[in-house]
This record gives sequence, C-alpha cells and structure tokens, in this order.
Amino acid sequence: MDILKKFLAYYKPYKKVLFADLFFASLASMAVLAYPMLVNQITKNAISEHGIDLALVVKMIVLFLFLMVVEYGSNFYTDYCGHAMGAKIESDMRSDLFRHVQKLSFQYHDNTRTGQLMSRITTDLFDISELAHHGPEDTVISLVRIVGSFIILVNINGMLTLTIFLILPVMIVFAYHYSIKVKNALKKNKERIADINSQIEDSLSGIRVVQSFANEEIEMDKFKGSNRRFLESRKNGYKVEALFFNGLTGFISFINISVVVVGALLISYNQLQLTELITFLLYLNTLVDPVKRLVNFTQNLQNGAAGFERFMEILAIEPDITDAQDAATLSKVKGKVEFVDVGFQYGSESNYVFRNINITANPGEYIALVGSSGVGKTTLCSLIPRFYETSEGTIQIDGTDIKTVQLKSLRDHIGIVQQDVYLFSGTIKENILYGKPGASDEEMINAAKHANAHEFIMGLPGGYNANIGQRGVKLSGGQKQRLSIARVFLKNPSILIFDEATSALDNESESVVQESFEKLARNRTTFVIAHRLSTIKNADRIIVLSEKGIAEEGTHAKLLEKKGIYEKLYTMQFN
Ligand SMILES: Nc1ncnc2c1ncn2[C@@H]1O[C@H](COP(=O)(O)OP(=O)(O)OP(=O)(O)O)[C@@H](O)[C@H]1O
Repeated sequence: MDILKKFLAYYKPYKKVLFADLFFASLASMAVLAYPMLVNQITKNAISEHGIDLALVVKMIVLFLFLMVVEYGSNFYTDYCGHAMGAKIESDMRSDLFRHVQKLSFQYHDNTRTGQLMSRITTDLFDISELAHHGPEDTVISLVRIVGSFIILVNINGMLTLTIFLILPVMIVFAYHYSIKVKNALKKNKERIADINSQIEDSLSGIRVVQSFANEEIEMDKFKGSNRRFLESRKNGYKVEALFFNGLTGFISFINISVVVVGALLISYNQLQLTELITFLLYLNTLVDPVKRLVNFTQNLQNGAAGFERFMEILAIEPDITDAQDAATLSKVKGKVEFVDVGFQYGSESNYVFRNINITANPGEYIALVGSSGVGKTTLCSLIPRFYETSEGTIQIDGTDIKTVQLKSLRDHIGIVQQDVYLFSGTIKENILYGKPGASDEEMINAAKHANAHEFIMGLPGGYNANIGQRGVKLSGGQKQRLSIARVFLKNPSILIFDEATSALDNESESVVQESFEKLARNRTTFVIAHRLSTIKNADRIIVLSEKGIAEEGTHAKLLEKKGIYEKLYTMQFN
C-alpha cells in the first residue's frame, strides 16, 4: 500500500494531463464502439429492396467522419501527451535516483557494480514509465470497450453473446499464460544482452591489456559464448511469440466461425436478422483489441511493479554519512588536523585496519605517511573528508569534530590529488574548472601556471579548449597529474591529501609534478601517501605505519638515525 502511495505521488504534478489522457482514451473507445452501429443503420435502414435512403447514408457518412476525427484526435492526445507524461515521470524518478545514489557513501559504491546500477537507472525506469502511462489508460480503454460491447451485444442477441463469452475466458487464460512465457523470454533476452554489453565494456576498457598480452582470441572465445547464449534465447523468444500471436489469431477465428454458425442457425429459426449478424461480427473485432490490451497491461504491471520495487529499494538505502541535524558550517580553516584514538574497520564484520591512531598535524605542516602496502595509508587519509566514517575516536579540524560540520563545507576545505587521476571527458578548461565552477579564465590560467601545466596546454591544438578524450586518454600520466594539481590550485583548500602515483613517471615528468605539488603544498596542511621515499626527504614529519599502528615518527634524518623500519625501507629502495 505504501509503495502504491509512493508510486501515485509521482503523478501529482501531472494530474491534469492524466485526467485528460483518461478522458480522451474513453472518448476514443466510445467512438470505436459507435462505428458498427452506423454500419448497422446503413445495412438495416438505408438499404432495402425499395432502394437507397440517400439522406440517411449521407447523414451516416458525416457521422462516420465526425467519429473518425474524435477517435484520431483523442488517440493523438493519448499517444503524444500520455507518453510524454510517462516519460516525464520516468525523468523525475531518474533524477531522484541519481541524486540519491550520489549521496551514498564510498562504502555503498564499493559493494555495488556500476553496470547493475546503470541498468536499474535505464531499464527499470523505462518499464515503470510504460506502466505509469499505459496502466491507467489501458484499464480505462479495456473496461469501456468490453463493458460497452457486452451491453450492445446482449441487446442485439443474448444467445450469440453467450457464444462469445463462453470462448472468451479460455482465450484470456491462453493469452495470459503465453504472455508470461513471452515476458520471461524477453527478460532472458535482456539479461543476455546485458551480459554481452558488460563483456564488451570490460574487454574494450581493457583493450590495452588485451593487446599487450595478445589475448584477443581468449576475449573472442568469451564473446562467442555469450553471443551464442543470446542467440539461443532470442530463438526461444521468437518461438513463444509465434505461438502466442498465432494462437491468439486462431482463437479469434474460432470465435468468428462460432458466431457465424450459431448466427446462421438463429437466422434459420428467425431469431436473428442478417444485418444484426454483420453488426455482431463487427463488434467482435472491437473486443479483441481490449483483450490484448488487458494482457499487455498485466505484463506492464508485473515489469513496472518489479522495477518500481527495485527503484524504491535503492531510494530506501539511507546514506550512512550525512550532516548532523544541527551541523555547523566549517569556515575559515587554519588547517590543524587531529586524529584522536582513531580506529577503522571496513564493515562491522571485517578486521580493524588500524586502531588507536593519534596524529596532530599543525597548520601548514607537511606530513608524509609511509608503510608497507595495505597497511592503511589511503584509508587513513580518506577518513579526513569523511569518505568513510571512523569506527572509533574522532578527527578534528581546528578543534572541531568533523562529524559535527556540514559535509560540503568540510570537503570544500580539502583538496585531493589521487594516484589514479580521474578526468572527465571534455576540454582541459572544463576539467580545471571542476575545482571551482564559475571561476574566471584568468584564475583558471593562473592555476594551470602554478601547476606547471600552462605550457603543455598551450602546445595542444585548441589550448585550453582541447578535448582530452575519454578519461584523458590523450594526455600523458604526468600531464594528467598536473591537471589534477591545477584543479586543486583553483579550489584553494587549506588541507591537502596527495596519494602519490605508484606507477613511476619518468624522472623528468616526476620532478615537474613534484615541483608543482610542492608549490601547491606551501602553507597548506598536507598529507602525502608516499611510495617513493626519495620524494619526502623534506617532509616536516614522516609517520611510519605498521600493522600495529604508528611505529615511528620524525624527520627523514632522525628516522635514518633511529635505524628502525624507515631506515630499512629507505635502504631497500635506495639500493
Ligand atoms: N573499499 C575497501 N573495502 C574493504 N577493504 C578495503 C577497502 N579498501 C582497502 N581495503 C583494505 O584495507 C587495508 C588498507 O588498505 P589501504 O588501501 O588503505 O592501504 P595502503 O597502505 O594505502 O596500501 P597501498 O600502499 O598499497 O596503496 C587493506 O588490507 C585493503 O585490502
């Protein structure tokens, strides 16, 4: 019931269109019901052995034309405005879903396949929109036509009507049964094509890996398998569809023949006139369409309802990282960052990545985090912008617990340069402006200059308006890094997190990136997740993480002196 209420709520902005749609759907159905009556008038009263009543024929033709205008005009409205209403509802739902999914935390996205989400956002919502539009409309059309025809048919002849309504339920059961089979076949088709799509996406996104391993044949074999499965499911789909449609046509012919046979008997007993039989046969055809619509409606209902349930399931997931009710705005940040007894685990079932972490970073301090792979350096840093929530302890910025401030204001003060730079397809300018939408060209170019990116950008055809291709494929690793640094320069945050690239850039571009990053870090509290120890010799403080938490802390020189973990790591890399 609750779910129905939520579904109906989406009609609210389109109430007028919905009522108009239902009104025109009823009008068109009534016009269809009136046609056989006109034919009846012509065959019964206008044409007789005494000749033709021309005046009546003309009157009927005019009425015919009028009904046609009413029917097609109404159909135009339902086809156009009704569908548009469905599409608008779908678009509203898609916006709600996208807005919601954007709010869900990293934890949710870590555990959800993007492809699945995309298919929900597209396929499910299309099914719902079909239901939103065709559901009420088809019900009204079918009711008006079936009830209307029934009343008219009974008025013409009760016995003949009984003949139809004895066969009709069997036909409905047949149609329902096969419509489910068709539906299942179509669902299977969809699943199989989704398999193919995700496989193509996977193979083509990794085309560089595929070609470098020369594994095209292996990919082709995988593709052949899913391609064959899709072909089989389509063949099966066509088979059940052929059975469904031909079976239905068979039933209709059978009803027609039964009516002709019973009608002929009734005529021979003077219980029926020939003109009445003709009218009757014409009404038969107006009955077939609503039956098909009803069957179609049950399908729409199943698909749409299942889709809507899934849609609501996602909307029901509460974002686990949100603003507290009385969250304050974090403004004028000096940049003191404190970890107080911080512990973290990914999900309540998993082990703690670390516990009892205490770090105080003073404004403007440059802190490097080192430690073996998987020890939790990235995780530690992702707690500062609250990408994940601490499991124990608190993190404070300038003495304020980050859980008590508005998420947006917190993230506005933090700049992140990730090892795997993500650039959006579009121009250089659009990508830099992502750091501060609405910034002037001058500010943007300044940021690029600070990031040592201006020169290479000017060398590209189109300069700042050069298109960088999907995810920036047309740029080198170092260029992408510098663009992401420019983006953060423009943002101008007080706190900085730099996840150093593990994949080595060549020495020259590395030193350019390093130089621009050091410029960016000036006067900002900076956390560097360091992989190459050569880059952090000048850090104010180096924190060495181990499985047991913070193992060592100090400057490069002090830690070397200490001859502990850091010294070991350093000698290993140096050698
Ligand atoms: N999204 C996630 N969900 C569950 N576990 C995760 C997730 N991300 C990381 N982990 C686990 O948490 C631990 C710490 O990972 P993290 O990436 O923080 O380490 P790291 O020190 O930055 O490693 P590296 O130097 O290799 O980048 C690892 O054991 C990792 O498997």
